[in-house]
Parts: sequence; C-alpha cells; structure tokens
Amino acid sequence: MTYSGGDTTLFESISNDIAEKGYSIRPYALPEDLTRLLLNHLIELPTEKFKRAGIGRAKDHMINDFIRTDEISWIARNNEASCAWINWTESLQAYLNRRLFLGLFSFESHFAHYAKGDFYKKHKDAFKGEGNRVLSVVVYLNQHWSADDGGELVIYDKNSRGSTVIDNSKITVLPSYGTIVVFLSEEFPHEVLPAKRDRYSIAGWFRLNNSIDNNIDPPS
Ligand SMILES: O=C(O)CCC(=O)C(=O)O
Ligand SMILES: [Fe+2]
Repeated sequence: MTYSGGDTTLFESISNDIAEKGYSIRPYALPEDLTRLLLNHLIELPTEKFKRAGIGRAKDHMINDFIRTDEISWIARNNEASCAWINWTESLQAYLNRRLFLGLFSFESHFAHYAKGDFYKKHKDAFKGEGNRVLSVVVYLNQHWSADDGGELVIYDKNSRGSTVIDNSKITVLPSYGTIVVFLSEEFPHEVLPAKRDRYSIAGWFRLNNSIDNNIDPPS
C-alpha cells in the first residue's frame, strides 16, 4: 500500500494546524484501508506480544502503576499492516519536513491496549533541551466509541485563552476509529482518562537526528 498522492490534502491540513497552534486533531482521517488493516492486525496479535508499558528510557525504565497501566507492542516492519503504517508515517514526515522544516529524522511507534480501567496520567512525551521526541502522533482503532466509554485523550493547551473558564485550556478527544492526533511533544502535557472498555491505539514519535551530539553519522 502506498500513499503517494491521496493524502496530500490531509497532510496539508495537519501541517497547517501544527503551524497555527502546535497540534492537529483530525477525526476519522486515517485512510480507511490502512485503519482496517491495522485493526485486523492488532486483533490477531497474540497477547504475549503486549508488555506492560514503562516510563523513562533505558536504565531509568520502570513500571509505575500510578502513572500508566496500558500494555504496548513496538511496531517493526515485519508484517503488511506495520509496513503500511510506517510507509504512511514516512509520507507524513516527508511532507512536514518540506512544509515546516521540522527536520524530522526518525520514527518509532507502538500499539497500545488500554483494558477496562487503564489510564495514563498527565505527562509530556519529551522535555525541552533533550532534543529527542519532537512530534507525537496518535491514531485510534476503536469502532463505535461513545462518550460513555471514557478513555478520552485530554490535551492541555496553555496558550488557549480568551475566557476565565479553566476548562477552556483542555481539549478532549474521543479515541474513535481513524482519528489522528499530532502535537509538538515538548509543548503539550496530556493524559488518557480511564477507559471503560478495551481501547486500542498507536502512539508514535518523530525524532530529530541528534548524531551531532554523539558524533555518529546518520545511517545511510
Ligand atoms: O493514547 C493516547 O491517547 C495517548 C497515549 C500517550 O500519551 C502516550 O503513549 O504517550
Ligand atoms: Fe503521551
């Protein structure tokens, strides 16, 4: 599956949103064939492929039941659905680099499963100055999600003002089938409210090439 031309309008909308406000929420926007392929793949994934998600990286990695309780499975190019997904993210990356000069260099992503009661408390995906994750992407694979099912993504936008109503700075997203959320990783704290039924998603991050710090040439 390739996405050479068909997604240009979508990529343009995402790009404009990012330039304007730093995030983009596009309900039901992931191409239907790709969404279905990913959901079918996810349903067939044996449960042992999913591991409790941790917080922090490498040696600081730990599991913390107070912060997040979901299970994840990292995505690699080893099946049709994952290849189609990575191809799509590569097209998005190329588009955003062309339009916004973001210098996105690499991408990593995982499937996530939040069982009933699972959550991910308020956090940021990256911290300023660490030069790691630049742009977060989340897509949802849940058919017929309703407001009663919980599991909303809440994004905190410190820049949204114009009212004294405190809730104005919160953006709530239902994890509905094919909905795409993209945001600048360092800018937006966010959380996943407890899901009341199984909730499936993909979360991914575009990174900069920080090989200058490490004195390593980028892989060719
Ligand atoms: O699933 C979501 O809505 C967001 C997940 C998330 O914030 C993360 O995995 O870092
Ligand atoms: Fe996150």
